[in-house]
Amino acid sequence: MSGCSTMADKGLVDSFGRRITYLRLSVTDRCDLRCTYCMPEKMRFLPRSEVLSLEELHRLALAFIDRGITRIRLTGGEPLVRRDMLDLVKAIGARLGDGLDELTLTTNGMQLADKAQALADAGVRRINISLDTLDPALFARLTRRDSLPQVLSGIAAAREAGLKVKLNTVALKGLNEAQIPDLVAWAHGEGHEVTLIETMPLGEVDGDRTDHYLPIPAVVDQLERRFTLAASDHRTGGPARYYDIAETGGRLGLITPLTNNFCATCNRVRVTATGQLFACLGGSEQVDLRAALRSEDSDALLSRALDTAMQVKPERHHFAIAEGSAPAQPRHMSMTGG
Ligand SMILES: Nc1nc2c(ncn2[C@@H]2O[C@H](COP(=O)(O)OP(=O)(O)OP(=O)(O)O)[C@@H](O)[C@H]2O)c(=O)[nH]1
Ligand SMILES: C[S@@+](CC[C@H](N)C(=O)[O-])C[C@H]1O[C@@H](n2cnc3c(N)ncnc32)[C@H](O)[C@@H]1O
Ligand code: SF4
Ligand code: SF4
Repeated sequence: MSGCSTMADKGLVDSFGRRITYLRLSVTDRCDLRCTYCMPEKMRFLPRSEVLSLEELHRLALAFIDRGITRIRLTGGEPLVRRDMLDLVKAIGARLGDGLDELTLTTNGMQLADKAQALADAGVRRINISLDTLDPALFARLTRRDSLPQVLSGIAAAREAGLKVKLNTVALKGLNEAQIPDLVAWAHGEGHEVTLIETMPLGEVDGDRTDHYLPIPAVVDQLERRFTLAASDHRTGGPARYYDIAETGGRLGLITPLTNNFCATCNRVRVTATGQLFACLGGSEQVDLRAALRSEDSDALLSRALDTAMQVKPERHHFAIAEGSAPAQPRHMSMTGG
């Protein structure tokens, strides 16, 4: 890597003055679930030949660390369906404490029972696991797979391995809506945080995603009928705002891209499993890192490509939820890992 640049000049700052220190790296677009709000049942996945190799993903991560990225979240698709995933975590994890402050994952938990301990051994300290319901029938309907027990075993294994667990729950009108207070109470009882997320209009799914859009302020009203919420100054470097719940002693995060925009404090970019950098989750501005990675002068070209990304990063997303409206982006969340 180009190790001669000084700390002062190598950091990534976009044209709105936002310092970019966080990378979401999607290691695959494939998944062992089919969440109805994320992808259609018959999802078309990328040919394997287009996906970056472990060595390429590792070199990409190092190039970002060299430009001041201090936190990396591995995601997908489902990151743990990638067979060489633990090797990748180990390879990137070797930079923890040496430019990298945090290496984390967002996962559906399906394969955590077997892999949680190895992740912890490689330096992962906390993990975000998606769970929308504790009802097996609704889980099967929402994910199109009857696998709730497997995910619950994965969550338990993560805790046993000493990982700090945060559950991600997409709030869905008429689906998990009525169950959210019980889910929060259960999670806090297990010692886990929960973050509630508004559905975002990315990629076509079977049916109209907007039918189940539920604004988070409506969920907060519902939660406040049972719990006492107090705003917290806790921050993770992610988009959530946090609240402490007096009755459970647990923490609740709210991710509100539609009802309370957080783009002004954006600190992140994302890269797909094919090496396309997307400057914004909601935008189409992209920079091809794979070409740079595969060129002869890859260190210099990668670094230049990251500067280009800073120039094209937009100020904000323009998501809107209107009944029957087309997705704001044709690209699915599973391409960029959310
Ligand atoms: N609009 C928007 N949504 C985001 C962004 N980053 C994450 N999300 C969404 O937030 C939800 C939770 O994301 P996670 O993968 O758990 O990441 P995180 O919340 O940043 O993680 P923490 O490090 O725990 O704060 C997902 O649905 C993501 O799509 C972002 O930059 N913009
Ligand atoms: C795309 S998934 C990738 C990682 C992993 N497969 C998982 O589900 O945790 C990352 C996060 O995006 C969320 N997500 C997927 N589609 C979404 C959408 N349309 N709107 C809001 N969140 C979404 C999921 O619930 C999950 O928490
Ligand atoms: S949200 Fe995650 S687990 Fe669900 S289909 Fe999308 S990538 Fe898979
Ligand atoms: S929507 Fe785009 S600008 Fe807004 S926080 Fe997410 S990545 Fe950043």
